[in-house]
Amino acid sequence: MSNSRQYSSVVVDGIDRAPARSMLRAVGFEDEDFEKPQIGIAGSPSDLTPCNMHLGELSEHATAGANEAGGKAINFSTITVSDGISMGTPGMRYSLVSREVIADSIETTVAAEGMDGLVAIGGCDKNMPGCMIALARLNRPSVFVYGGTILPGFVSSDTKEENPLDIVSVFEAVGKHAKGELSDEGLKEVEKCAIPGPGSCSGMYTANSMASVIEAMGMSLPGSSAQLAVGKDKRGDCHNAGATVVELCKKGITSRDIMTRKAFENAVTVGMALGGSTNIVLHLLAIAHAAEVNLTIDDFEEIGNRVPVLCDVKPFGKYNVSHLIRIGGIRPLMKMLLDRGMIHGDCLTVTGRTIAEDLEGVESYPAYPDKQDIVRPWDNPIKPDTHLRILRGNLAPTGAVGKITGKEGLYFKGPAKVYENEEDALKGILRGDIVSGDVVVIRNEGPVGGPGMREMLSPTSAVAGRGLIKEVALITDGRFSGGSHGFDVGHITPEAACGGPIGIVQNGDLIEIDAVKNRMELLISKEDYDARMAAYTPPVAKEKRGVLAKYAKLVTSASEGAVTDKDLF
Ligand SMILES: CC(C)(O)[C@@H](O)C(=O)O
Ligand SMILES: [Mg+2]
Repeated sequence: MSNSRQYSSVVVDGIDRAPARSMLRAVGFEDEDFEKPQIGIAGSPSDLTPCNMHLGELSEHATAGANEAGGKAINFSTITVSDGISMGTPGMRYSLVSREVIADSIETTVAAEGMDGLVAIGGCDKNMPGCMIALARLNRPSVFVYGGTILPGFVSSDTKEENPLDIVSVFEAVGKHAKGELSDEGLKEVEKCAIPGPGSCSGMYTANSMASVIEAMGMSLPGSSAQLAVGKDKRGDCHNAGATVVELCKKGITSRDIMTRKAFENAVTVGMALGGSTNIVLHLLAIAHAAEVNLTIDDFEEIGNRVPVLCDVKPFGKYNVSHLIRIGGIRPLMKMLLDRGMIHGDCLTVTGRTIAEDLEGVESYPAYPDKQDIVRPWDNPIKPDTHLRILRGNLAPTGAVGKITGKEGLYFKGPAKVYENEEDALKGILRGDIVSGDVVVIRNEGPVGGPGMREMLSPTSAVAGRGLIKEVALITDGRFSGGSHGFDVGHITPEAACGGPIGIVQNGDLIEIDAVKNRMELLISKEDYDARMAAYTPPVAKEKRGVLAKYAKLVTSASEGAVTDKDLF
């Protein structure tokens, strides 16, 4: 019989713990509450972004669920920042840093106060991996809840439902405006209509991708990833999550019982089949590190060889996650993958059952409605193998991550146009400096160099908005938003700030990217390459104090998930 109060008993049991009980009585504990497992409800409610503006209410539902099931819920908050707002500014350097702050703050609160179990609720895209890193480190009974996806927006002059807007529409509208295809008024209308209310960005961008891989990993309740932010399904999900953690405490099932190597393989598989964000590579590596599971970029390559892209979702495809929800979410897709032997059915989930048991009763494809064309049948994929390419070569000796769906081809060769940072690149693209055939190189944007590995959504959207998406490649030691699409390669390692060869590229050098052979090469002679590498001095650290400096000092390579606690002692 497990001790459902393994941690809180140390804090509240016994004569000498009277001071702790006294403090807790002041926040609402009654006598009987000291006999119950304490369930932390980690939310990140915030007025600063639609992704998190409703999370306070969701915490209340999780609280009620935990209390009604016999636990004692304790609410607390962590932070969030918004990529959609910071994107393209110096503030975006804090985005990936916030993943660590969220993980550290949840770990700190739960461990300090001796909570027995945990519901973690996340909205904006770093919330998801931040929460999951904390759950993995803490290894206590826990459930993750996704805050849910936003509804699409529509401009008032366009009543056709096929043209739903979201944050990426606004980024791309900036590019169209620069090209002269959209007036000031047109841009303003898109700006005003794109984001209609609460919820995370609506395409298969990073938030929805991460929510899906977490469900596939078994760490959220079935269906949690494909729900709208508003409505009874999400409220029910929160309530059930609270109750589920109490059950997990009673059963003694902890996060690492669920977050096994096989569970990570399931997560990678589902993320790829959905056409998910490049950030799933970075975040899953980091979560696996926290769970002490051995997962490397080579695993992504190996799994990706057999996993097709099956979902026609934004940014590269037609549909939003709100459309996917209408046809049943990701569960029929998971059932199809299970029936094909692509995911492990014997992995435990937070329900206390296996994935296969959780999917019982879900019909495999074509369980989705007949007329839908969001999820493709197995034998008619969008791409027969993954769009998340792990590339290596003399430009990325320790790996890079490409997002190459095939829509813009699988091979690119062209002259480099080099920019020392994102702002310069954006200005160059908007000015019209980039022409068909160019490889845009944006460097000094890695985890150490940025610091913070910004997402290049403004440059990739400017390329798209200028109509160059099929004609230009963009490579960087930074990363991409889930909203980026095109012939894009990020996470180039080693990064320029750590002496990586992206630092020696010069304007006009020919670059070759082969997304079939998974190679990326700087086509200069071996002598030139060696001489330039010998002469290359990485730029000095930009930050000397504060969180960015601490981050730059500790962070590992993107190929290792950009974690801050590897091999410290
Ligand atoms: C702003 C976005 C689209 O949410 C982006 O940050 C992402 O990574 O998906
Ligand atoms: Mg993002």
